[in-house]
Amino acid sequence: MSAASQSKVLLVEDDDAIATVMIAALEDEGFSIEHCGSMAERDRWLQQQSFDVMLTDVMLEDGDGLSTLENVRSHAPEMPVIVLSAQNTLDTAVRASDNEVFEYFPKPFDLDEVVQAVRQASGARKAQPSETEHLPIEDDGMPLVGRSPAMQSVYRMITRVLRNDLTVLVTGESGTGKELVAEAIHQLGGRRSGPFVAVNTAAIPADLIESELFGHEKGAFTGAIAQAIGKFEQANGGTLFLDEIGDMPAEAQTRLLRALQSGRIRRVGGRQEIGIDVRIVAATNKDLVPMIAAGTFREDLYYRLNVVPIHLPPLRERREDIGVLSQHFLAQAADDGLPRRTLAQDAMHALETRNWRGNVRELRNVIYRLSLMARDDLIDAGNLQDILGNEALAPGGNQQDRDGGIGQALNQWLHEQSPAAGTVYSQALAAFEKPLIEHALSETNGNQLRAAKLLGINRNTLRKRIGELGIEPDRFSRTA
Ligand SMILES: Nc1ncnc2c1ncn2[C@@H]1O[C@H](COP(=O)(O)OP(=O)(O)OP(=O)(O)O)[C@@H](O)[C@H]1O
Repeated sequence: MSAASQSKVLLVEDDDAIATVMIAALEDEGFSIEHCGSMAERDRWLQQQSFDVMLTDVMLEDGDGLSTLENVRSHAPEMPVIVLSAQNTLDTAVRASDNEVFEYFPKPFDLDEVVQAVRQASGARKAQPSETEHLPIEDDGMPLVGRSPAMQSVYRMITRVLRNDLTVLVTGESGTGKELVAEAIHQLGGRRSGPFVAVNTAAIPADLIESELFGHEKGAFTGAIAQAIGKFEQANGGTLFLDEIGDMPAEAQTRLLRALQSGRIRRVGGRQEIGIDVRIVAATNKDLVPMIAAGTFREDLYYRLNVVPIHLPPLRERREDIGVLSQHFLAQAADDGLPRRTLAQDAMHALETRNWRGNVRELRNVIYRLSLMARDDLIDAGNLQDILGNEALAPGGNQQDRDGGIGQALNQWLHEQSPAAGTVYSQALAAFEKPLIEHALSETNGNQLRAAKLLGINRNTLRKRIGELGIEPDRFSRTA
């Protein structure tokens, strides 16, 4: 008899195909399942019986299942709730987090992961609501747009840090939305009534950076004609967003590390230590790991900052978001007083296949330019070319760029091998496979199930290769 055999699960799902698959998978694990498709039936079940776990879809036959979780709580305050949702927006992820659900899975989900969550939930007591705080969700839309799987992972990570003050490191190319993520964490989290202070460490001259961050006393250096409060003190009670952290000079890195370790700062030229209460969100478009190896970024600072990593992939790797982002920016441009435009299908197709080196920022600029300059309200591919030039319709070449990069690295590696070795083929595969698996583990915080999913391989295969290649998966579980 399996450990799960005593556990009863209520499945609230109006899609019969999904329900059938879920029931089969959970019954295989020894759970006993009751299934219904509406909130009314759900509430009836909960009145009659107690369940160990409830799995629920959001959009049900008779309405929005998330908005009525109060009813569920009144019947079964301790029962963990797992949400499955096809509404893959930041709003749904945040509402799920607001309702303190045990786990939230955007559809399509990995059945194994859901079953694993049910197993964990059935063994876990529901966490006591820390503060009975209810985060207000603004109705006029979330700041971040996009429903690609990559953005859903971002939303899930955001919701995980809303109820704590863990330090977050946001990585991604320029223009991918790192600052917007920092703002979302601030606005949706418990510090929203405090200040949000952003500082771009790359834009400040090296000799002024400490004074900018920590402030200075009058006369601390030439030009310090009055006392000044630094960004840390300005952000007290709120969030400090440290942008372009990879460009911070060495001396400032050391001072920043000290401040983060002690929770105290000292103004330049000052004697007194001042306690600070800030949540740090740092961001960089640089790969900090090689910088650590090169000695240009402090390793201890990296681990201080990289408590919760959130990675924003470039727009060319989530092209499915381009449509919804374009619509979002067309509406935003109209709100900003520009004419309201529509994109014809051929224009949209051209945008979807374009090489967006400047990422979402570039897309936003292009949409604003189109809104301003188009002659007609409907913009087609021809108008697009007239306004943006030939480059507008040049499809993205990044896959090729990347392939070229891998090819070059491989060539260099092959030249370095001894021709007599006779094992070049297996060595080359291992040389390629190890960093690939390590990358997947690092992206998923050491979660082998997710890493296998990311790589598109079976998790047993992954586990086997981890052993064979001598990878230490624990090295990648950095989230506190
Ligand atoms: N997912 C998104 N939904 C809506 N707007 C977005 C999204 N991502 C980025 N943007 C918009 O794109 C622009 C660039 O975003 P942001 O400044 O956050 O990027 P960044 O990664 O911090 O860039 P940099 O590294 O250059 O500082 C902003 O106007 C932002 O509002």
